Amino acid sequence: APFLVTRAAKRTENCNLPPSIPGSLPLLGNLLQLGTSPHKRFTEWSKTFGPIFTFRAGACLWVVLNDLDTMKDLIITRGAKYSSRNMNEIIQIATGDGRVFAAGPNDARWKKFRRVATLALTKAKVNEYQAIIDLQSKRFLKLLHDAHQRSTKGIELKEYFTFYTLSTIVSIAFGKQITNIDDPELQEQQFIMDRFMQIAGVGSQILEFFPFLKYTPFNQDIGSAYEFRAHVEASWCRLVNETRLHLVTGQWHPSFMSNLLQSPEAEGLSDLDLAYLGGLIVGAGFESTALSMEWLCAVLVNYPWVQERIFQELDAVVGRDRLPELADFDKLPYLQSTMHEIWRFRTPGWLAIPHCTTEDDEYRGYFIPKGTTVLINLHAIHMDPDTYAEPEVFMPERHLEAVTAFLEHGQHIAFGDVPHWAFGSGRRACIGQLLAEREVLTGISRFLWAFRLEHVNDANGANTPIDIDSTIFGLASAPKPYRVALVLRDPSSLSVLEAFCDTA
Ligand code: HEM
Repeated sequence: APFLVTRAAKRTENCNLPPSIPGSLPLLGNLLQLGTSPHKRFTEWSKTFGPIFTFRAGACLWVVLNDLDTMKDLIITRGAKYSSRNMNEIIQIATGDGRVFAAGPNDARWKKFRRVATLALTKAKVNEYQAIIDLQSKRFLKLLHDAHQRSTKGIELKEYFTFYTLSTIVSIAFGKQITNIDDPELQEQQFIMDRFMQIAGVGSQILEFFPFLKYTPFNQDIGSAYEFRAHVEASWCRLVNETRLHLVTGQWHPSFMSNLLQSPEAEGLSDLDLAYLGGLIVGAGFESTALSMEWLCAVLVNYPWVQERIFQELDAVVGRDRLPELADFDKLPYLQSTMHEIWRFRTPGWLAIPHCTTEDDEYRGYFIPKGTTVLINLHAIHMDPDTYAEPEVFMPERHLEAVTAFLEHGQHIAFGDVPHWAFGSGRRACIGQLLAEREVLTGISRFLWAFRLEHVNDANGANTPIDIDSTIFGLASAPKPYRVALVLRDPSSLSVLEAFCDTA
């Protein structure tokens, strides 16, 4: 892949590419200009160079899309040319040469894997998995309730959200029961994700940008990538076998894997294929969902009036005698608007996953060669004042009308009604959106039924502000670690909460 990209960059020397970012250095290209928040830098550049521009990262040529029109034209309308991936060699090895299909080229295998996985994540299937989400959200709430009783200096919510989303997704992917925050399976799957980040992170990018380094000691990571792959395959194949065993013994509940093992669509897939499909669901499904809730709570502390409106809606629809459940969600348009607003306001993947072109193309008079990496800058799209008035303000109300119409009709009437693009668009759009929405709605509605989020007071009694402007980059973007005070909203409903948690 790096050579493909190099060739693409070379072939373009006399072509009319989209405007180039000036200041490109020999070998390095524009890399040093990226800074620590590339999405913000791209958005700034788009104000000068227009919604589509070219950026050079070492030997790689990137085209960056920065508004709704270019995204719609290229990623959706011309999706046939713009929907491949060109991952570097280390990522290719670590992801089983395309078996982790989110990282694979748009070949026959990607098509088949994506289709099979999508069929196991439809609304009807997510309804089957709701029992798992319900149970894990009770366990999550119980842990929070215990932490709330113990805490005097506020609580860091991160580990609770990680428990909730990771245990839910492992249970949904492979039907595995996880009752405890110290469960070794959680640690194992978390280890896999952390190790993947180390292997696929900056070091591997350097090799892509500077292919000549492949022939130097920089390339030692290839060995680690193979080691990682062997570990991952053993781990995920074990989970496939466990699901199969549960099916044989009759002790199973509906899961992504139990659906695949019984689906005629999945015929012809090997156990290794199935293992990678289940593993991808775990890997793609947990961190971004946990981060969405972490961001949401951080923001809600700073926006108490939004919390207040959510409380009013919850109390009117659900009351104080029971916790929210699936049948309530469609009657909670303000809570749903708040969820969509966090995905616009603090998008977990500001640059989505890079796409790659599979044919030469011409667009608005510009030449875009085959093999070009195309980045979709969701930051520029979500912070565009023409689409979102006062984009730097967190304002769930802005989605209320469209969300209410969606709840009525079951679909968005117009393209412009889609509240945000955090799940991407076109042929590579996220296949887990329905599941992620369900997990967030279940977790957050129950959390906010029980607790109010407040600032932690410091020794002098002053509020400790929460920084919602800084981002920590990983595979997805995270808020800086923060603590919040949890206050029981209504002590007289404590018995309802405790009875609910006791059934976990
Ligand atoms: C808040 C949670 C989530 C967010 C923000 C998110 C976002 C995204 C984005 C931006 C993409 C790339 C789109 C593109 O290439 O243009 C993607 C791809 C993908 N997501 Fe998600 N996702 C989330 C949760 C999930 C969950 C829960 C699952 C699985 C159950 C999942 C499975 C996938 C897969 C398999 C792909 C690759 C699709 C492909 O390459 O064909 N995601 N997601």
